[in-house]
Amino acid sequence: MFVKVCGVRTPGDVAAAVEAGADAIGFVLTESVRRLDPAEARELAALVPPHVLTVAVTAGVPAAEAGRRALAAGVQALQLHGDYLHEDFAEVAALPLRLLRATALRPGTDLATGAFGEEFLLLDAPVAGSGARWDLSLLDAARPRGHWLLAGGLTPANVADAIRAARPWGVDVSSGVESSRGVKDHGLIREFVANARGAALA
Ligand SMILES: O=C(O)c1ccccc1N[C@@H]1O[C@H](COP(=O)(O)O)[C@@H](O)[C@H]1O
Repeated sequence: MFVKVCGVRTPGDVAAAVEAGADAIGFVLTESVRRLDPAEARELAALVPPHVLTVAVTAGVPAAEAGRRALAAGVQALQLHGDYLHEDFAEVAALPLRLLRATALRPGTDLATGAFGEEFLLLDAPVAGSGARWDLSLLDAARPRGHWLLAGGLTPANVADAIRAARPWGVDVSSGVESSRGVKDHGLIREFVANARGAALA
């Protein structure tokens, strides 16, 4: 089970996520209470060991600009939230960045990982980073394939059930490991990663 901890903002957050065993750490470079500028993200990304994927997260930003922010932050991957066309992904495909396509599950959403040239698909709530849950039974009719991550309202308390219900390849969390909006709780990060891994082994 691949586990991504998103919205990390301090060196202590980075250390907590790495020590908890997260596989990926996300830096939000877009409008959000968790927003960092690329230079701030770069300083934090430099603290992350190479085996942990560093991800720049943007929403509703033109793909080329999102790519510029990610490169300025010195991260390994770019997570794009928004209504992008295949051409938009083609614009960033040549950059030295691994790509995550983030989308809510709507009628007509292409659920094949890689359909836009991305390496990972992320299925999220309609408002990303809001802590809102969404109806996982929607996945009964249309199941994603490949390397896909589940996000949206996950917490240490519900992640195991969510994994059993949706059977994702990975999970991603932000609000659910915070003590208040935008402030990470290191104990909750540890609990989340442990519970996600425990569910995967069950
Ligand atoms: O975390 C944010 O602030 C954010 C802002 C804009 C786009 C994506 C964002 N984060 C992503 O949202 C989900 C986590 O949501 P939740 O808070 O756990 O419900 C995850 O994909 C983050 O990468």
